[in-house]
Amino acid sequence: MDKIKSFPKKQLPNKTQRHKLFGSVQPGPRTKPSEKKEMADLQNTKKDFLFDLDEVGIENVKHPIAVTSSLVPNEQTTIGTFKFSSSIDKASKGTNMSRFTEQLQSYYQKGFTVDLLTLKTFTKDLADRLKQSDAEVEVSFPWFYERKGPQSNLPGMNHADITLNVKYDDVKGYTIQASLASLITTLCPCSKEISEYSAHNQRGLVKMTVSLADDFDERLLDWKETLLEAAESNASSRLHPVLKRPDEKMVTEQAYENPRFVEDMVRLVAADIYEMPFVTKFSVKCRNEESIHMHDAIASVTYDKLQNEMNEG
Ligand SMILES: Nc1nc2c(ncn2[C@@H]2O[C@H](COP(=O)(O)OP(=O)(O)OP(=O)(O)O)[C@@H](O)[C@H]2O)c(=O)[nH]1
Repeated sequence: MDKIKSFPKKQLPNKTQRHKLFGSVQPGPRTKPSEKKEMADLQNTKKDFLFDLDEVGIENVKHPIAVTSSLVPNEQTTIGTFKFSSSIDKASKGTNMSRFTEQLQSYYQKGFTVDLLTLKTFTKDLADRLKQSDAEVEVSFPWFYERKGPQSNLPGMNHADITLNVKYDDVKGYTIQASLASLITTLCPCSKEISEYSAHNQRGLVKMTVSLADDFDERLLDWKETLLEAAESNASSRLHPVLKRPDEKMVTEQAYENPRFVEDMVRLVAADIYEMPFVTKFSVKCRNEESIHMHDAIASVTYDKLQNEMNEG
């Protein structure tokens, strides 16, 4: 403590002098207006700018968000990474980018809970604010849920990665896509079959992306818990933050009793999602971080229920 008190020992130039030393200069003459109403508004120039743009906006916007959940904790604050955009036609030079974050701040001040209904309102409001006929909002965040050891019942926190994508269009209405990526254990069926004892296993990442039906109401069913269950209940075993020895024995034996190839994983999860009435289209991907290779094993499936029914019927 005394040593710290004896600092600083060197007499440094003051901060203004230091900035000058490192190249800061006095402001030059100011010739352009500083009042907003007198400033040039290049973004709003109207001319033929050759091409309509599919999307223009901002991405990688980090912001605190509130999320509700059917699993404990039922309410949480997490960090959302947003992308906001809209299309613009060739008659407009640019969009008004400040309006994206302006709207985010105004929702935040009113208590922004990231659920599907609020995101739908947000996206339509954004289109109106931008004076465009469409808008798109995408937000990704880690969603936390409590998980207990299967035998000890000791709790801890797991998480899955979520992405929600909402598109609004004056003519087409809303399109909503939800993704959940979760880690699971898979034990190799081939290894189990051919070996005298043991079987190699791996940590797999299952990513499910679903298009939600127009009338889906997440107040009646938490899609996050439902998709998480689709991934975990079809895996060799689940991941847990706290495992005592009796828990470890259980998950080890459970994995041995439920061997899965990467192909098995995506097909079994696809079957569960196929049976979810609120999903119209989906994709399932699985990537297994192999423990006997330096590379990963992958598989994926995409399915459009309406399209397939039309082709089959
Ligand atoms: N359109 C466009 N804007 C950019 C680009 N790069 C930066 N900007 C942003 O333009 C912002 C100005 O935002 P605007 O929303 O057009 O500002 P404004 O016209 O004063 O806002 P309004 O009063 O809502 O019309 C700056 O803060 C920059 O972030 C770009 O490549 N294209």
